[in-house]
Amino acid sequence: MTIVGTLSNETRLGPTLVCSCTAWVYSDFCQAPIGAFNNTEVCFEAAGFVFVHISLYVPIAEARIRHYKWEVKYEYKSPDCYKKLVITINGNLQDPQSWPRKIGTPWSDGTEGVTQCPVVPGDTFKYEFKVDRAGTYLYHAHYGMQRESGLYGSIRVSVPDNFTEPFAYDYDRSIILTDWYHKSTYEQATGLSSIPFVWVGEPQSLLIQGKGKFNCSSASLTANTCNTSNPECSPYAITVIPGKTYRLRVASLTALSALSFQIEGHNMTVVEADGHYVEPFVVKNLFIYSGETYSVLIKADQDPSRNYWMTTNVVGRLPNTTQGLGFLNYYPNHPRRSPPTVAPAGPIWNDTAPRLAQSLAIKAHHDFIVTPPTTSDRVIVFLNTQNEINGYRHWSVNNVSFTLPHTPYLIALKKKLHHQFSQTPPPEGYDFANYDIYNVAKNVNATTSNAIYRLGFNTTVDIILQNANTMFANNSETHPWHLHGHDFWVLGYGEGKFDMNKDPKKYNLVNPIMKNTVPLHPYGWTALRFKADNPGAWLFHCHIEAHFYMGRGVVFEEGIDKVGELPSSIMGCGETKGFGKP
Ligand SMILES: O=C1O[C@H]([C@@H](O)CO)C(O)=C1O
Repeated sequence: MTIVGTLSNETRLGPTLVCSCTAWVYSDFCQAPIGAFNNTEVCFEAAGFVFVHISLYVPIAEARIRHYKWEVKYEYKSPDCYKKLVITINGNLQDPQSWPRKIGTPWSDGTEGVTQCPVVPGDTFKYEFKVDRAGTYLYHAHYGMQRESGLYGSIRVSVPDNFTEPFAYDYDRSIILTDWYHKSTYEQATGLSSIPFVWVGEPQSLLIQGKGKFNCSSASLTANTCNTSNPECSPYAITVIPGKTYRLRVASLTALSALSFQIEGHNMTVVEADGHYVEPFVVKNLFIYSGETYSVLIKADQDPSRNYWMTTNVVGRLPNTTQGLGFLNYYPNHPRRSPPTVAPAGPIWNDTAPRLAQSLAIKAHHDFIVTPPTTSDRVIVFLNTQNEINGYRHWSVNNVSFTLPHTPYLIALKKKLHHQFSQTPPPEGYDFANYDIYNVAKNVNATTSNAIYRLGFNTTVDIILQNANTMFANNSETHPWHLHGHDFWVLGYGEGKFDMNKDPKKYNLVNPIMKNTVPLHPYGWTALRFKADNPGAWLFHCHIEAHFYMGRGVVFEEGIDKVGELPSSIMGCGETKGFGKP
């Protein structure tokens, strides 16, 4: 953890600790007086949040062990000016930091019901894992829909000291983009699992690095509940020095929304995606889906006498949320000074073409190509549909909606408690010949199952994600799919129904990017390949909180016999009650 130097000349103003200098340089979680900026970052309390800059280093010769102690609890916060209960880490909403691949420690993946029992109130739990690749990652709660209460952050893993990255920049900054709901996750979850079904709806706000602005006058709210002058919800500002180049690590942990992110007057060069170097390409709008991370380079080469808007917009769904706003603050302008312009509007929400184009543009950097195996051992097709089961709304793959067992898979598999989940193998595909992906299914019924896909260890597996119409005419939604425990090669995207004979011939086997989260575009398909080389049980799911909650996910098992002794700390629920107790 790098907390270097101390604050000088500080004064405490309400919840905000500021230095009594006139000039400021803000880094991602920190602000520092300009004089101290070179090589000295000072972390301090900003608008009630203490953001600690966490840097992890890929170990070279010497193993470096970092310990982080987190106290996780509910607290009232007003990230978009509206006061609600959020989950904090050490008092902070949205701490900085995914666990990079948990090779050898699959029990540290944190997926409740898959790799461990839930961490119950009052309990402590220790996650231990080796950090094995540099890059930008995410971590978040994985129980029910708790993530969207604010329990998330990003991890920046630094490159080893002797390593040169394939691009240059002067400063490194990180932001997390989210959407924000005022209802509690429990109320939302209850609605989703009720008859009649109550949809969560569009978010109330979009947050940039934990800050947004809800229009408090839009509802009959008291100043105690919603107060736009609360410093907690003042726009997030990234301060830049004119002429310098910034690496901005942008991550999305939205509950629902696909986003477009833009910085007024500035192009962005995409150089990293989910921890892998990208063959650089330039965008005006960065489309980003929940669970993804990107690094973009920005040059502070515009008129330095003013600040510029940073904006986020909902795409892929009819927006009903005002855009998220932040500032690109050119030093020495004041970081709270509004840009003189009207914040630029985002792209048209229902134009899928530029989003598909961005997906197709992301290729591995030419010096960092990891060539995929040219063939695979198994192809699994996942038809993504919205369904009804006994009157309840669900999301399914191949008409099976996923449910979690009471005994986490990792423990049930390792201890051969096979009666704990269905042993009927789940379907490997759907009725390709007869299913019409463009219309509401003739039969919207599905079944639930907790069966899993068992993969041969070290085999190569292809996954074809196939999108379809929802239960409503002329509607197909965007789904970000996230795989735990692996990076996959993204072999291709396409429109319409995947053709098993023709489409594999178009796969990119030359320079495909490796990722861990990938969008499935409306009425389209996405093809992935991965090596089942990480012993354990791994979730693969839609990263939309409500959709995974409603059954949009699967579990893969591979090499369970190679998993080491399970720590007793992951046990205590289902049939593991009493396991591990002395
Ligand atoms: O799960 C969902 O339900 C709604 C809609 O289909 C029904 O209200 C929606 O947009 C989802 O993503």
